[in-house]
Amino acid sequence: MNTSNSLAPSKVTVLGGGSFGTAIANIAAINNHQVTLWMRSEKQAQDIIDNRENSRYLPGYKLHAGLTPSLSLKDSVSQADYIFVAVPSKAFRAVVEEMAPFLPAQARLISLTKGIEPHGFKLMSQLLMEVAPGHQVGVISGPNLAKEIADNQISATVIASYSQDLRQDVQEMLSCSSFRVYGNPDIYGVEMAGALKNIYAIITGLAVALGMAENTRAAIITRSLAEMSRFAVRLGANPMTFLGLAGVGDLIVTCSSKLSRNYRVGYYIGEGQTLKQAIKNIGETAEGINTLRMVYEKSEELNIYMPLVKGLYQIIYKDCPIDVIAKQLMSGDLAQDVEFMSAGV
Ligand SMILES: NC(=O)c1ccc[n+]([C@@H]2O[C@H](COP(=O)([O-])OP(=O)(O)OC[C@H]3O[C@@H](n4cnc5c(N)ncnc54)[C@H](O)[C@@H]3O)[C@@H](O)[C@H]2O)c1
Ligand SMILES: O=P(O)(O)OC[C@H](O)CO
Repeated sequence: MNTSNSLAPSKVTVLGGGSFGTAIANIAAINNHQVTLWMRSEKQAQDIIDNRENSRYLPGYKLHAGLTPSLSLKDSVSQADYIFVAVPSKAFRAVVEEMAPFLPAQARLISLTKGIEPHGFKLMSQLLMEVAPGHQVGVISGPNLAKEIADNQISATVIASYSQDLRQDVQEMLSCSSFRVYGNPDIYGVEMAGALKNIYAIITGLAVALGMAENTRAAIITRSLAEMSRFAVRLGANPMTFLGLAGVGDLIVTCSSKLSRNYRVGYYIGEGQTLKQAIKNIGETAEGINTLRMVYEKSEELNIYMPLVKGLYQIIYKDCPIDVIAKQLMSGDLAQDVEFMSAGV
Protein backbone atom coordinates (compact mmCIF):
# COMPACT_ATOMS: atom_id res chain seq x y z
CA MET A 1 0.00 0.00 0.00
CA ASN A 2 1.31 3.48 -0.90
CA THR A 3 1.72 5.49 2.28
CA SER A 4 3.14 8.67 0.80
CA ASN A 5 1.18 11.88 1.25
CA SER A 6 2.20 15.43 2.00
CA LEU A 7 0.33 15.98 5.29
CA ALA A 8 2.73 16.01 8.25
CA PRO A 9 2.10 13.20 10.75
CA SER A 10 -0.73 14.28 13.05
CA LYS A 11 -2.25 13.06 16.29
CA VAL A 12 -5.42 11.29 15.22
CA THR A 13 -8.05 9.90 17.57
CA VAL A 14 -10.96 7.71 16.57
CA LEU A 15 -13.83 7.33 19.03
CA GLY A 16 -15.58 3.97 18.75
CA GLY A 17 -13.88 0.62 18.29
CA GLY A 18 -16.53 -0.94 16.05
CA SER A 19 -15.96 -2.02 12.47
CA PHE A 20 -15.83 1.37 10.78
CA GLY A 21 -13.91 3.21 13.49
CA THR A 22 -11.30 0.47 13.48
CA ALA A 23 -11.02 0.43 9.67
CA ILE A 24 -10.51 4.21 9.43
CA ALA A 25 -8.08 4.26 12.38
CA ASN A 26 -6.06 1.58 10.61
CA ILE A 27 -5.80 3.60 7.40
CA ALA A 28 -4.59 6.67 9.30
CA ALA A 29 -1.98 4.50 11.06
CA ILE A 30 -0.84 3.01 7.73
CA ASN A 31 -0.38 6.59 6.50
CA ASN A 32 2.07 7.25 9.38
CA HIS A 33 -0.21 9.21 11.68
CA GLN A 34 -0.10 8.65 15.40
CA VAL A 35 -3.45 6.98 16.02
CA THR A 36 -5.41 6.36 19.21
CA LEU A 37 -8.55 4.23 19.04
CA TRP A 38 -10.83 4.91 22.01
CA MET A 39 -13.04 1.98 22.90
CA ARG A 40 -15.16 0.89 25.84
CA SER A 41 -14.22 -2.76 25.93
CA GLU A 42 -11.10 -3.66 27.85
CA LYS A 43 -11.18 -7.11 26.26
CA GLN A 44 -11.15 -5.70 22.74
CA ALA A 45 -8.40 -3.23 23.58
CA GLN A 46 -6.28 -6.07 24.95
CA ASP A 47 -7.03 -8.10 21.82
CA ILE A 48 -5.56 -5.29 19.70
CA ILE A 49 -2.47 -5.01 21.93
CA ASP A 50 -1.86 -8.79 22.04
CA ASN A 51 -2.96 -9.88 18.56
CA ARG A 52 -3.12 -6.68 16.45
CA GLU A 53 -6.72 -7.62 15.70
CA ASN A 54 -10.23 -6.43 16.61
CA SER A 55 -11.67 -9.92 16.51
CA ARG A 56 -15.15 -8.84 17.66
CA TYR A 57 -15.76 -6.44 14.73
CA LEU A 58 -13.08 -7.09 12.09
CA PRO A 59 -12.00 -10.69 12.58
CA GLY A 60 -9.10 -11.83 10.43
CA TYR A 61 -7.70 -8.36 9.61
CA LYS A 62 -4.32 -7.39 11.03
CA LEU A 63 -4.08 -3.87 12.40
CA HIS A 64 -1.09 -1.59 11.91
CA ALA A 65 1.41 -1.21 14.77
CA GLY A 66 0.85 2.57 14.78
CA LEU A 67 -2.71 2.13 16.08
CA THR A 68 -2.93 2.25 19.89
CA PRO A 69 -6.14 1.40 21.75
CA SER A 70 -7.16 3.45 24.77
CA LEU A 71 -9.89 3.13 27.39
CA SER A 72 -9.57 6.74 28.58
CA LEU A 73 -11.64 9.30 26.68
CA LYS A 74 -9.77 12.17 28.32
CA ASP A 75 -6.32 10.84 27.39
CA SER A 76 -7.51 9.99 23.88
CA VAL A 77 -8.73 13.47 22.97
CA SER A 78 -6.67 15.90 25.05
CA GLN A 79 -3.74 16.12 22.60
CA ALA A 80 -5.54 15.29 19.35
CA ASP A 81 -5.34 17.28 16.12
CA TYR A 82 -8.15 15.28 14.50
CA ILE A 83 -10.98 13.43 16.23
CA PHE A 84 -13.10 11.06 14.15
CA VAL A 85 -16.33 9.97 15.83
CA ALA A 86 -17.59 6.48 14.89
CA VAL A 87 -20.15 5.56 17.52
CA PRO A 88 -23.80 4.82 16.61
CA SER A 89 -26.01 7.90 16.33
CA LYS A 90 -27.96 7.02 19.47
CA ALA A 91 -24.72 7.28 21.54
CA PHE A 92 -23.20 10.20 19.61
CA ARG A 93 -24.38 13.12 21.77
CA ALA A 94 -23.44 11.43 25.04
CA VAL A 95 -19.93 10.64 23.79
CA VAL A 96 -19.20 14.09 22.36
CA GLU A 97 -20.60 15.83 25.44
CA GLU A 98 -18.33 13.69 27.59
CA MET A 99 -15.26 14.54 25.48
CA ALA A 100 -15.99 18.28 25.11
CA PRO A 101 -14.31 19.46 28.36
CA PHE A 102 -11.01 17.81 27.31
CA LEU A 103 -10.86 19.14 23.73
CA PRO A 104 -7.69 21.02 22.79
CA ALA A 105 -8.27 24.23 20.81
CA GLN A 106 -6.75 22.87 17.59
CA ALA A 107 -8.86 19.71 17.38
CA ARG A 108 -10.84 19.25 14.19
CA LEU A 109 -13.92 17.03 14.57
CA ILE A 110 -15.13 14.64 11.88
CA SER A 111 -18.20 12.41 12.05
CA LEU A 112 -18.12 8.94 10.51
CA THR A 113 -21.64 8.16 11.73
CA LYS A 114 -24.59 7.78 9.35
CA GLY A 115 -27.67 8.63 11.38
CA ILE A 116 -30.01 11.31 12.70
CA GLU A 117 -30.68 12.36 16.29
CA PRO A 118 -34.39 12.03 17.06
CA HIS A 119 -34.81 15.20 19.12
CA GLY A 120 -34.81 18.11 16.69
CA PHE A 121 -33.91 15.90 13.70
CA LYS A 122 -30.23 16.85 14.00
CA LEU A 123 -27.38 15.43 11.95
CA MET A 124 -24.12 14.47 13.66
CA SER A 125 -22.18 17.46 12.29
CA GLN A 126 -24.86 19.74 13.78
CA LEU A 127 -24.36 18.03 17.15
CA LEU A 128 -20.60 18.55 16.89
CA MET A 129 -21.06 22.26 16.09
CA GLU A 130 -23.51 22.61 18.96
CA VAL A 131 -21.43 20.77 21.58
CA ALA A 132 -18.02 22.05 20.48
CA PRO A 133 -18.50 25.53 18.98
CA GLY A 134 -15.42 27.08 17.40
CA HIS A 135 -13.96 23.75 16.21
CA GLN A 136 -13.80 22.94 12.52
CA VAL A 137 -16.21 20.15 11.65
CA GLY A 138 -16.43 17.61 8.82
CA VAL A 139 -18.27 14.46 7.79
CA ILE A 140 -17.07 11.36 5.99
CA SER A 141 -19.60 9.39 3.97
CA GLY A 142 -19.54 7.17 0.91
CA PRO A 143 -19.71 3.56 -0.28
CA ASN A 144 -17.55 2.21 2.52
CA LEU A 145 -18.20 -1.30 3.77
CA ALA A 146 -15.76 -1.51 6.68
CA LYS A 147 -14.65 -5.08 5.99
CA GLU A 148 -13.71 -4.25 2.40
CA ILE A 149 -11.71 -1.22 3.55
CA ALA A 150 -9.92 -3.37 6.14
CA ASP A 151 -9.22 -5.86 3.35
CA ASN A 152 -7.56 -3.09 1.26
CA GLN A 153 -10.15 -3.43 -1.50
CA ILE A 154 -10.19 -0.32 -3.69
CA SER A 155 -12.71 2.10 -2.18
CA ALA A 156 -13.56 5.79 -2.32
CA THR A 157 -15.26 8.20 0.03
CA VAL A 158 -16.16 11.86 0.53
CA ILE A 159 -15.00 14.35 3.14
CA ALA A 160 -17.52 17.15 3.44
CA SER A 161 -16.84 20.36 5.33
CA TYR A 162 -17.38 24.09 4.96
CA SER A 163 -13.62 24.40 5.50
CA GLN A 164 -11.61 23.83 2.35
CA ASP A 165 -8.45 23.38 4.46
CA LEU A 166 -10.02 20.62 6.48
CA ARG A 167 -11.27 18.87 3.34
CA GLN A 168 -7.83 18.99 1.78
CA ASP A 169 -6.03 17.82 4.92
CA VAL A 170 -8.38 14.87 5.45
CA GLN A 171 -8.07 13.92 1.78
CA GLU A 172 -4.30 13.75 2.24
CA MET A 173 -4.50 12.08 5.63
CA LEU A 174 -6.59 9.11 4.52
CA SER A 175 -5.85 8.65 0.81
CA CYS A 176 -3.62 5.71 -0.10
CA SER A 177 -3.37 3.17 -2.90
CA SER A 178 -6.59 1.41 -1.89
CA PHE A 179 -8.57 4.36 -0.52
CA ARG A 180 -9.32 7.58 -2.37
CA VAL A 181 -10.93 10.57 -0.68
CA TYR A 182 -12.92 13.20 -2.57
CA GLY A 183 -14.05 16.58 -1.23
CA ASN A 184 -17.50 18.21 -1.18
CA PRO A 185 -18.53 21.48 0.53
CA ASP A 186 -22.19 20.31 0.84
CA ILE A 187 -21.89 18.89 4.34
CA TYR A 188 -25.67 18.67 4.81
CA GLY A 189 -26.24 16.79 1.55
CA VAL A 190 -23.37 14.34 2.07
CA GLU A 191 -24.46 13.57 5.61
CA MET A 192 -28.14 13.30 4.78
CA ALA A 193 -27.38 10.93 1.88
CA GLY A 194 -25.41 8.63 4.21
CA ALA A 195 -28.25 8.48 6.71
CA LEU A 196 -31.09 8.07 4.20
CA LYS A 197 -29.60 5.30 2.08
CA ASN A 198 -29.83 2.90 5.04
CA ILE A 199 -33.63 2.94 4.74
CA TYR A 200 -33.48 1.92 1.08
CA ALA A 201 -30.94 -0.82 1.82
CA ILE A 202 -33.54 -2.39 4.13
CA ILE A 203 -36.16 -2.19 1.36
CA THR A 204 -33.84 -3.79 -1.22
CA GLY A 205 -32.75 -6.56 1.17
CA LEU A 206 -36.38 -7.32 1.86
CA ALA A 207 -37.23 -7.38 -1.86
CA VAL A 208 -34.28 -9.70 -2.64
CA ALA A 209 -35.42 -12.15 0.02
CA LEU A 210 -38.83 -12.17 -1.65
CA GLY A 211 -37.22 -13.13 -4.97
CA MET A 212 -37.37 -9.83 -6.85
CA ALA A 213 -36.15 -9.62 -10.45
CA GLU A 214 -33.22 -7.52 -11.70
CA ASN A 215 -35.57 -4.96 -13.33
CA THR A 216 -37.23 -4.58 -9.95
CA ARG A 217 -33.93 -3.97 -8.19
CA ALA A 218 -32.96 -1.26 -10.71
CA ALA A 219 -36.37 0.39 -10.32
CA ILE A 220 -36.19 0.35 -6.51
CA ILE A 221 -32.65 1.77 -6.37
CA THR A 222 -33.42 4.51 -8.89
CA ARG A 223 -36.69 5.53 -7.27
CA SER A 224 -34.91 5.46 -3.91
CA LEU A 225 -32.44 8.00 -5.25
CA ALA A 226 -35.34 10.18 -6.45
CA GLU A 227 -37.05 9.94 -3.08
CA MET A 228 -34.01 10.56 -0.87
CA SER A 229 -32.83 13.51 -2.94
CA ARG A 230 -36.37 15.00 -2.98
CA PHE A 231 -36.41 14.85 0.82
CA ALA A 232 -32.89 16.15 1.41
CA VAL A 233 -33.20 18.99 -1.10
CA ARG A 234 -36.38 20.21 0.66
CA LEU A 235 -34.30 20.36 3.86
CA GLY A 236 -31.41 22.27 2.27
CA ALA A 237 -29.10 19.80 0.47
CA ASN A 238 -27.61 20.37 -2.99
CA PRO A 239 -29.25 17.91 -5.44
CA MET A 240 -25.92 17.41 -7.25
CA THR A 241 -24.44 15.75 -4.17
CA PHE A 242 -26.76 12.80 -4.81
CA LEU A 243 -24.98 12.09 -8.11
CA GLY A 244 -21.71 11.52 -6.23
CA LEU A 245 -20.16 8.84 -4.04
CA ALA A 246 -22.11 9.79 -0.94
CA GLY A 247 -25.37 9.62 -2.87
CA VAL A 248 -25.69 7.13 -5.69
CA GLY A 249 -22.37 5.45 -4.76
CA ASP A 250 -23.39 4.53 -1.24
CA LEU A 251 -26.92 3.66 -2.36
CA ILE A 252 -25.56 1.12 -4.87
CA VAL A 253 -23.31 -0.65 -2.38
CA THR A 254 -25.75 -0.82 0.50
CA CYS A 255 -28.61 -1.92 -1.75
CA SER A 256 -26.48 -4.71 -3.28
CA SER A 257 -24.34 -6.24 -0.56
CA LYS A 258 -24.98 -8.70 2.21
CA LEU A 259 -22.06 -7.03 4.01
CA SER A 260 -24.48 -4.14 4.69
CA ARG A 261 -26.18 -4.64 8.04
CA ASN A 262 -29.19 -2.60 6.90
CA TYR A 263 -29.61 -4.75 3.79
CA ARG A 264 -29.41 -7.85 6.00
CA VAL A 265 -32.09 -6.52 8.36
CA GLY A 266 -34.39 -6.21 5.35
CA TYR A 267 -33.37 -9.62 4.04
CA TYR A 268 -34.14 -11.33 7.35
CA ILE A 269 -37.52 -9.61 7.57
CA GLY A 270 -38.24 -10.73 4.00
CA GLU A 271 -37.44 -14.28 5.10
CA GLY A 272 -40.10 -13.98 7.80
CA GLN A 273 -38.11 -12.93 10.87
CA THR A 274 -39.50 -10.29 13.22
CA LEU A 275 -37.68 -6.96 13.43
CA LYS A 276 -36.44 -7.92 16.89
CA GLN A 277 -35.02 -11.23 15.63
CA ALA A 278 -33.39 -9.54 12.64
CA ILE A 279 -31.67 -6.92 14.83
CA LYS A 280 -30.49 -9.61 17.25
CA ASN A 281 -29.07 -11.68 14.39
CA ILE A 282 -27.09 -8.72 13.05
CA GLY A 283 -25.50 -7.98 16.46
CA GLU A 284 -24.04 -4.69 15.16
CA THR A 285 -25.35 -1.22 14.37
CA ALA A 286 -28.11 -0.95 11.73
CA GLU A 287 -28.97 2.75 11.72
CA GLY A 288 -31.76 2.49 9.14
CA ILE A 289 -34.42 1.25 11.55
CA ASN A 290 -34.42 4.42 13.66
CA THR A 291 -33.77 6.64 10.65
CA LEU A 292 -36.89 5.18 8.98
CA ARG A 293 -39.14 6.27 11.85
CA MET A 294 -37.67 9.77 12.01
CA VAL A 295 -37.75 10.34 8.25
CA TYR A 296 -41.30 9.01 7.99
CA GLU A 297 -42.46 11.42 10.71
CA LYS A 298 -40.58 14.35 9.13
CA SER A 299 -41.96 13.59 5.66
CA GLU A 300 -45.50 13.54 7.06
CA GLU A 301 -44.89 16.80 8.93
CA LEU A 302 -43.52 18.54 5.82
CA ASN A 303 -45.84 16.74 3.38
CA ILE A 304 -42.98 15.33 1.28
CA TYR A 305 -44.02 12.47 -1.01
CA MET A 306 -42.00 9.39 0.06
CA PRO A 307 -43.93 6.26 -0.93
CA LEU A 308 -41.02 3.85 -0.29
CA VAL A 309 -40.38 5.22 3.21
CA LYS A 310 -44.10 5.15 3.95
CA GLY A 311 -44.44 1.57 2.67
CA LEU A 312 -41.51 0.28 4.74
CA TYR A 313 -42.79 2.13 7.79
CA GLN A 314 -46.19 0.45 7.40
CA ILE A 315 -44.54 -2.99 7.05
CA ILE A 316 -42.17 -2.60 10.00
CA TYR A 317 -44.11 -0.48 12.47
CA LYS A 318 -47.73 -1.20 11.50
CA ASP A 319 -47.50 -4.87 10.53
CA CYS A 320 -48.99 -4.25 7.07
CA PRO A 321 -48.67 -7.24 4.72
CA ILE A 322 -45.85 -6.80 2.19
CA ASP A 323 -48.03 -7.67 -0.83
CA VAL A 324 -50.53 -4.97 0.11
CA ILE A 325 -47.71 -2.40 0.23
CA ALA A 326 -46.29 -3.60 -3.11
CA LYS A 327 -49.72 -3.13 -4.74
CA GLN A 328 -50.01 0.31 -3.15
CA LEU A 329 -46.59 1.32 -4.56
CA MET A 330 -47.51 0.15 -8.07
CA SER A 331 -50.80 2.04 -8.13
CA GLY A 332 -49.57 5.50 -7.03
CA ASP A 333 -50.17 8.55 -9.24
CA LEU A 334 -48.18 8.34 -12.49
CA ALA A 335 -45.27 10.78 -12.27
CA GLN A 336 -42.32 12.46 -13.99
CA ASP A 337 -39.03 10.46 -14.02
CA VAL A 338 -36.40 13.11 -13.14
CA GLU A 339 -38.53 15.61 -11.27
CA PHE A 340 -35.72 18.18 -10.82
CA MET A 341 -35.90 18.76 -14.60
CA SER A 342 -39.47 19.98 -14.42
CA ALA A 343 -38.83 21.83 -11.12
CA GLY A 344 -36.02 23.81 -12.73
CA VAL A 345 -33.46 22.76 -10.09
N1 LIG B 1 -19.46 -0.59 9.32
C1 LIG B 1 -19.47 0.07 8.17
O1 LIG B 1 -19.27 -0.51 7.10
C2 LIG B 1 -19.74 1.55 8.18
C3 LIG B 1 -19.32 2.30 7.11
C4 LIG B 1 -19.55 3.65 7.10
C5 LIG B 1 -20.21 4.24 8.17
N2 LIG B 1 -20.60 3.49 9.21
C6 LIG B 1 -21.28 4.17 10.30
O2 LIG B 1 -20.42 4.24 11.42
C7 LIG B 1 -21.18 4.26 12.63
C8 LIG B 1 -20.63 3.23 13.56
O3 LIG B 1 -20.81 2.01 12.91
P1 LIG B 1 -19.89 0.75 13.06
O4 LIG B 1 -20.09 -0.04 11.84
O5 LIG B 1 -18.51 1.04 13.47
O6 LIG B 1 -20.73 0.08 14.24
P2 LIG B 1 -20.42 -1.21 15.06
O7 LIG B 1 -21.74 -1.76 15.45
O8 LIG B 1 -19.47 -2.06 14.32
O9 LIG B 1 -19.67 -0.62 16.34
C9 LIG B 1 -20.18 0.40 17.14
C10 LIG B 1 -19.11 0.73 18.17
O10 LIG B 1 -19.58 1.81 18.96
C11 LIG B 1 -19.40 1.48 20.32
N3 LIG B 1 -20.40 2.16 21.14
C12 LIG B 1 -21.73 2.01 21.10
N4 LIG B 1 -22.29 2.81 22.04
C13 LIG B 1 -21.27 3.46 22.65
C14 LIG B 1 -21.21 4.41 23.70
N5 LIG B 1 -22.29 4.85 24.32
N6 LIG B 1 -20.01 4.85 24.08
C15 LIG B 1 -18.90 4.41 23.47
N7 LIG B 1 -18.88 3.53 22.47
C16 LIG B 1 -20.07 3.06 22.07
C17 LIG B 1 -19.55 -0.03 20.38
O11 LIG B 1 -18.95 -0.54 21.56
C18 LIG B 1 -18.80 -0.42 19.12
O12 LIG B 1 -17.44 -0.48 19.35
C19 LIG B 1 -22.64 4.01 12.22
O13 LIG B 1 -23.35 5.20 12.20
C20 LIG B 1 -22.52 3.47 10.80
O14 LIG B 1 -23.65 3.79 10.00
C21 LIG B 1 -20.38 2.17 9.26
O1 LIG C 1 -23.53 -2.02 7.16
P1 LIG C 1 -24.35 -0.78 6.91
O2 LIG C 1 -25.69 -1.09 6.35
O3 LIG C 1 -24.35 0.11 8.10
O4 LIG C 1 -23.61 0.02 5.74
C1 LIG C 1 -22.27 0.30 5.85
C2 LIG C 1 -21.87 1.53 5.09
O5 LIG C 1 -22.68 2.63 5.43
C3 LIG C 1 -21.81 1.34 3.62
O6 LIG C 1 -21.31 2.50 3.01
